[in-house]
Amino acid sequence: MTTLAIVGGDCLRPDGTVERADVLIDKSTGEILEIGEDFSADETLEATDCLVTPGFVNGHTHVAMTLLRGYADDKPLDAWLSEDIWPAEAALSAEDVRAGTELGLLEFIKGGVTGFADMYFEVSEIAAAVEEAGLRARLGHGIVTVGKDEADARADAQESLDVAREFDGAADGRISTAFMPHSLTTVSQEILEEFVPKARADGIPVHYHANETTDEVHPVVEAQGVRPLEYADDVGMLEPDDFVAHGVHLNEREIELLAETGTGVIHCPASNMKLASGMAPIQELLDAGATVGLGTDGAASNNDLSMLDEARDAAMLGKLAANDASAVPAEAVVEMLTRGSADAIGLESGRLEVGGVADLAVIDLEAPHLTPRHDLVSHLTYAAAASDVRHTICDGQVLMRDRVVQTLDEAAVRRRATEHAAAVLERVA
Ligand SMILES: N[C@@H](CCSC[C@H]1O[C@@H](n2cnc3c(=O)[nH]cnc32)[C@H](O)[C@@H]1O)C(=O)O
Ligand SMILES: [Zn+2]
Repeated sequence: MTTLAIVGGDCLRPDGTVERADVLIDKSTGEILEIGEDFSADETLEATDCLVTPGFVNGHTHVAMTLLRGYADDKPLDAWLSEDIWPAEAALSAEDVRAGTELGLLEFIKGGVTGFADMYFEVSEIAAAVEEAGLRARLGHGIVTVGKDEADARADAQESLDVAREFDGAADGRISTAFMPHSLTTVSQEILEEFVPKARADGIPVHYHANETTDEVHPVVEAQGVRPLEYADDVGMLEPDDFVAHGVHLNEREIELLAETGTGVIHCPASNMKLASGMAPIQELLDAGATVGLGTDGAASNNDLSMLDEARDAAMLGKLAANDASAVPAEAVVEMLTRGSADAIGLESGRLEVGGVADLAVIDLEAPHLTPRHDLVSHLTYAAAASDVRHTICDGQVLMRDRVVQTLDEAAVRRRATEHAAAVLERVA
């Protein structure tokens, strides 16, 4: 057994309290062995004047979209996707996806993110990058059937199923998968009815965008005569392991359905604000007992992958949406940022506790904007930034030590991404 001790810091415990303690980790199993003091360990990470928290979990993203960061801004969802993003994505090669993914994973590690759920294509490249970077992820191939003939639509869905089967358990178990129809309006009913039961039979969860804009709700109501999530329930897409992104426009029955079925909801406040999609009823979802996590969505609709920015946005937007300053308080946000997302996407992390997986972020508190230290949960939600993260640990391995990423060559990853992004834009121009 090789051990790692994180020494000198304050620990954020699952009950929301903060206590002065060291953390002892078994590097071979990636497990937290003890939380206390005076451990002798093979290796130490210095955390004096730092907060040790569960690693942040990005519950919904398209990580390779870092290549399109700043490429198309200031448009609503449908025009943004059909006029800019989809044509650009059609020009992406497997190598481009790899370069964009590595850039995104670098940004994750530098911002204390240890786990994420990703919907994209060229998933074998994404899985290889995740394995190399040392992160934990639930990956899937996004299916779109609109504008495709039956054979192409079925091939896309089959690919999503095949990818989910192939990569489950990859990277020493750090990679899990899901079947990922893009949304209830971009994938046909026939495809959902044929393929969702196949995923279900293999125990594969389903992840999709749902109720993101009103333009996405109305066509379902018209075609099906029921609300989108009632339709999702009818086609078997609301099960405890399933999770939806957004859930902005929900009625009471849909909120109830999400809570009753245990389907996770990933709130993406920055994307919702940037695309002017609307304000998700997060306090109502929490009151109903739904499992709620946070996600950045892709870098083209955010435009960064900072989960600490997302936390602040969730608190701010949650209050505006509820017209109540006490709604979506800091404790609820920190929960969404860590175990809320982890539970929603089915990752075994999000808790700093003995026996838990050692997926951790260490935040440097020695900064003007984190002074004084009245309440560290408040600081995490409202004041801390990705650049305050000092160390990142996933599965017991140190992915970043003193802001130096250990698993990826930062300069090379940034250079490659810059080159690939420029080449893609030349091809679409
Ligand atoms: N197989 C599909 C790709 C689907 S991947 C998932 C898709 O979700 C898109 N996407 C990113 N952000 C959002 C969002 O907020 N709502 C809906 N779709 C999004 C993203 O650009 C990507 O095309 C194809 O070949 O076009
Ligand atoms: Zn998305």
